[in-house]
Amino acid sequence: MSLWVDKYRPTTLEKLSYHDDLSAHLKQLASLPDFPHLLFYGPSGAGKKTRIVAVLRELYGAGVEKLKIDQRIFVTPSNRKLELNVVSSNYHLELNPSDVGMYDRMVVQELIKDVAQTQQVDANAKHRFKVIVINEADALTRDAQSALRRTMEKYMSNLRLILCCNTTSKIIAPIRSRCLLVRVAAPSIEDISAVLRTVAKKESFKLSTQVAENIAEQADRNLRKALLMLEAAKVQGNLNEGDAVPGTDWEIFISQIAASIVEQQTPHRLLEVRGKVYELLSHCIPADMVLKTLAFELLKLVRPEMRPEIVHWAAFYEHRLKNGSKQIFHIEAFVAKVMSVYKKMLMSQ
Ligand SMILES: Nc1ncnc2c1ncn2[C@@H]1O[C@H](COP(=O)(O)OP(=O)(O)OP(=O)(O)O)[C@@H](O)[C@H]1O
Repeated sequence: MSLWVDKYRPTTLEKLSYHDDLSAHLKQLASLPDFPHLLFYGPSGAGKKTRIVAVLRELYGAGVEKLKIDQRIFVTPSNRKLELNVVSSNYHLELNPSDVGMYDRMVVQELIKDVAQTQQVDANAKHRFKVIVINEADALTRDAQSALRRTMEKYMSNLRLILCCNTTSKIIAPIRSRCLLVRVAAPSIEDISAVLRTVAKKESFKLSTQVAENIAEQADRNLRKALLMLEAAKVQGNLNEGDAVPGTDWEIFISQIAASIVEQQTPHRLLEVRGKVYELLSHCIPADMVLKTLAFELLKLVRPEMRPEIVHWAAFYEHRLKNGSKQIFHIEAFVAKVMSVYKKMLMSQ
């Protein structure tokens, strides 16, 4: 089961709703032989990532959707080993600088050099160049940005960059001036309402314009948030006219997770919970927020005598979370702990 934000994410430029002029412009760009470097910017949930994927699809066809994840190892000058998961297709590669932190310059340089020096594997590829997508480009250090800038010229014949960020203010001027800037503004209330109503139709339930617009407003014109809110509200069964739309999206998901933990403590349920937590994390809800909210939601459900223990374990795993790399493990460990504590309490009654 995937969340609606994934299930209904448009994959081609034609299928994108709203900002039609921009979609047409991108389509035209993709057909040019001299496709430029692009810098996408705009607020969270405006649909930047979705548009970038649609552009890749326009450039190379459905093959870009065949993703693989490789583990790459980099050795820092101080001999520290860095492990990094790199998502790529035959045609492009994706990079999240936040995965590598202070070593971003080295990683950026090595990855780009690698990509630039390998030939396109697919001899029938529509373009000779490969694309490197850099998410959260504004999180790159200036050092990494300078390295990036140098490669932009050096490898232009077989490499294009697509950068994605919220604002361009943290991107150094020489990069900005070498990219075509693509602004993806937040969709309007009407745009979001239309997307929500289309999703409702596909899921075969009625959604009035009024309720759809309410959700769009409460989501601050963030489409991801709006879709998550819609799905949560649907699960809770309160999408009727006049119902107050629940305040937040993921908080409701987490309260459902908490309820399912208290309902059943089995390995199977743990696996289900893990899947849900993973989905939250992959939608950029910070792990510590997930853990904290989950702990609060659990506190509401359990008996008073169990509360101190939950707080203790939440703090324990929050600490682990800060020091560890695989966030999901620590949240899962917390859930497993709560399940065992809960079960023990039930049995001792
Ligand atoms: N043009 C569109 N038409 C319909 N749905 C869309 C469109 N663009 C985005 N969406 C939906 O909105 C969700 C959020 O979009 P996306 O992840 O592209 O936003 P973003 O701007 O990259 O956000 P962030 O900066 O927070 O990563 C997607 O999962 C998708 O379901």
